[in-house]
Amino acid sequence: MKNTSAAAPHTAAPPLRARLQGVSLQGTPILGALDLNIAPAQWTAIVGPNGAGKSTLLRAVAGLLPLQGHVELFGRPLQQWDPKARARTLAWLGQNEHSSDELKAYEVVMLGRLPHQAWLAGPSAEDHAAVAQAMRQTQSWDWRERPLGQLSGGERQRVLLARALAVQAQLLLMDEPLAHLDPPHQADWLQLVRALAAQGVAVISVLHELNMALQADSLVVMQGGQVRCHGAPEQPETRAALQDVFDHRLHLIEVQGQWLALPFAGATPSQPRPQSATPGSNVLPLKSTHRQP
Ligand SMILES: Nc1ncnc2c1ncn2[C@@H]1O[C@H](COP(=O)(O)OP(=O)(O)OP(=O)(O)O)[C@@H](O)[C@H]1O
Repeated sequence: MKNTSAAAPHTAAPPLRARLQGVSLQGTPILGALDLNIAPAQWTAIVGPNGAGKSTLLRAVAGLLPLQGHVELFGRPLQQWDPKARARTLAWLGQNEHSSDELKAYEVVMLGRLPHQAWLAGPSAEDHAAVAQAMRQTQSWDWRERPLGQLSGGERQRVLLARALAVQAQLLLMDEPLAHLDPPHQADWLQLVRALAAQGVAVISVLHELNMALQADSLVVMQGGQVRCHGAPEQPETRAALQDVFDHRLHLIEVQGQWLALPFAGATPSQPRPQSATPGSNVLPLKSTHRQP
């Protein structure tokens, strides 16, 4: 897949660097102080229990929330970016987006091209080509003439994903992108994200599907508005943090080099937990005969 973004920043600076002192919503502190550095050409998954602050973190670094601290996009402070250049560089897929219901799917995806268009100029041939490519990548081309509001949850999500892809940005932020997607389309999403990373795009996604998240290049493990750990799934300390934030109610199993998370009903938060969150606790060795996909 070709990424022809005219907005591709020519800089060696990291796609995203955040130094937050905190984020409050309606006067309630939600995120504490945290640092986040996102490497280029990587897929980062943000995981953690409900209410950990994952969506708030994603919205804060996207510039969608007031924050105390500093966020840099490709080495330049977020607030110093020209809004259109920023919109070409950072693409966003939010959680449960419910706007544009009356627009046709094609028109919704074309919204992703607005940052590329001159004022009142209308879409160019390149914009139409980018929309067609994004809709084919998400297999949403067939319902391009249908209003967004008449699509099923999964169909709608694929149109919204196409809109984010059509931006052809170098940084792609997605909040629960797998919501409503069936397993084959989850697999397609995984393939797409890997292809984007291989092309140099930095992808950050909030995910509840731990088995998918464990396939990311790195995990940001959150709890209570803090980043508990940021590391590769292969690192024992990352998996130990995962166990810890989920109250040790996971089995982490390695199958042919891939880590899987299985919830188990054995312990509850009120029961004694394993002695420590040391690497290896609740980690089951398993020799599997499963074939890799
Ligand atoms: N507008 C708001 N005003 C006050 N508190 C809020 C607001 N939005 C979110 N919160 C609170 O902030 C905390 C973090 O919310 P956030 O949506 O970031 O969590 P999350 O980790 O994404 O959760 P989930 O996994 O359930 O989607 C939650 O306790 C939530 O109730």
